[in-house]
Amino acid sequence: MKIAILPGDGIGPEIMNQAVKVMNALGEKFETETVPVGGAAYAAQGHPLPESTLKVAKEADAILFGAVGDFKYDTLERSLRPEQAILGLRKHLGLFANFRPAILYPELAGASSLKPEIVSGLDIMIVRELTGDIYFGQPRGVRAAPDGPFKGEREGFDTMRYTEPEIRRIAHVAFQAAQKRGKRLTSVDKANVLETFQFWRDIVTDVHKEYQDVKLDHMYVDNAAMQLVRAPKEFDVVVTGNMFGDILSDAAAMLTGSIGMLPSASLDANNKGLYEPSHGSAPDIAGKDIANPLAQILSLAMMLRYSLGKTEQADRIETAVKSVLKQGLRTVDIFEAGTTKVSTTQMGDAVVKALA
Ligand SMILES: NC(=O)c1ccc[n+]([C@@H]2O[C@H](COP(=O)([O-])OP(=O)(O)OC[C@H]3O[C@@H](n4cnc5c(N)ncnc54)[C@H](O)[C@@H]3O)[C@@H](O)[C@H]2O)c1
Ligand SMILES: CC(C)[C@H](C(=O)O)[C@@H](O)C(=O)O
Ligand SMILES: [Mg+2]
Repeated sequence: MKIAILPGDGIGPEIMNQAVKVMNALGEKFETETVPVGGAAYAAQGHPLPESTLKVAKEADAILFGAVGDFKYDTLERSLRPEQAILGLRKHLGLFANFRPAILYPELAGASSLKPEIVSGLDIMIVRELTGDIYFGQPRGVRAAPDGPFKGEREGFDTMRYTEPEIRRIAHVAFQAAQKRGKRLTSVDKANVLETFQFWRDIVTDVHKEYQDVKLDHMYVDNAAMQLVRAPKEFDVVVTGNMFGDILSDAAAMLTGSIGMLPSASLDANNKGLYEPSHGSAPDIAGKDIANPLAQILSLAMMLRYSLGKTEQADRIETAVKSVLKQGLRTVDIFEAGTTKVSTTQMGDAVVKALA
């Protein structure tokens, strides 16, 4: 079994070091290959997703990804920007189903920006479609406006689109996830305004016929954003498109205390996957050894569970994470009075020590 390790930029390498340390402490030999991606790959090889990196990712059984991006690359032409690496990997590998679980560990109730009674016991799963939508729709670009009151002026444009098979397959994934959990699925769309998302709603409703044991409801994305902070525990599984899922999962992350707590799994049709924290490269705190490595470490656990079938090892890691939180160890993003502030490295070491 081979694991591709892609640390990336910013805090990526710092948090990846902690996850690799945890993996090496499991007492099992994993074959790994570490390759550059994002800004680091652009700096070294002139492209954010070099052919050699893509090849290693394609040939691996699973990919552990850190984060990409740095504001210093924001002026590069789009195809060379670090973010194209993660978008390219998702597209090239067909990783259409993105699972972002937002779980509040009881010890972190006070770190959430919401009142403890609103978030305690929170356990929701956001299923985000990852290879379609306005992220990938063509045409896109900047041109002279072809019509309207500003005809001839420069305009930027993108295309939102979803084909029926794309909606069907993510709906199946989401219904099946709901069947394994609380049997409730909320499909989030903007059917009141957008054709793409009326179509989305119609297809999800049709797929529901095959999952009558799951209670389906539909919610507009603006209301969903509000409900997520009003009464997040009302949700069980949420399924939505690429862009809405991007935004809602960052909001859900904060309910758990910090975006540094939110792992993710991006799977293809055969459960081959890429595992990464839901957050970015956090250039504002990079190089300081203060980033929270738990989302990366929990992404490793998801990889062992979903792609490598190593449930027991995944359990060991998740239990160790709970244990360090119980011990009161906190990186700065989840720190509160009465707990012990630790660095990225110290948090990684503590998880290793807590492995049973
Ligand atoms: N999948 C990815 O690789 C990915 C995801 C999101 C953003 N990005 C990129 O990352 C760069 C920075 O973007 P951004 O600032 O909007 O989002 P970000 O997620 O990197 O950071 C947002 C805020 O959260 C904090 N934060 C993030 N992860 C943290 C952690 N593990 N521990 C403690 N604090 C943490 C950051 O310090 C920052 O204040 C951009 O180039 C963006 O495109 C990459
Ligand atoms: C970096 C960016 C392309 C990415 C996205 O928008 O999907 C990120 O925000 C994420 O959530 O993984
Ligand atoms: Mg995002």
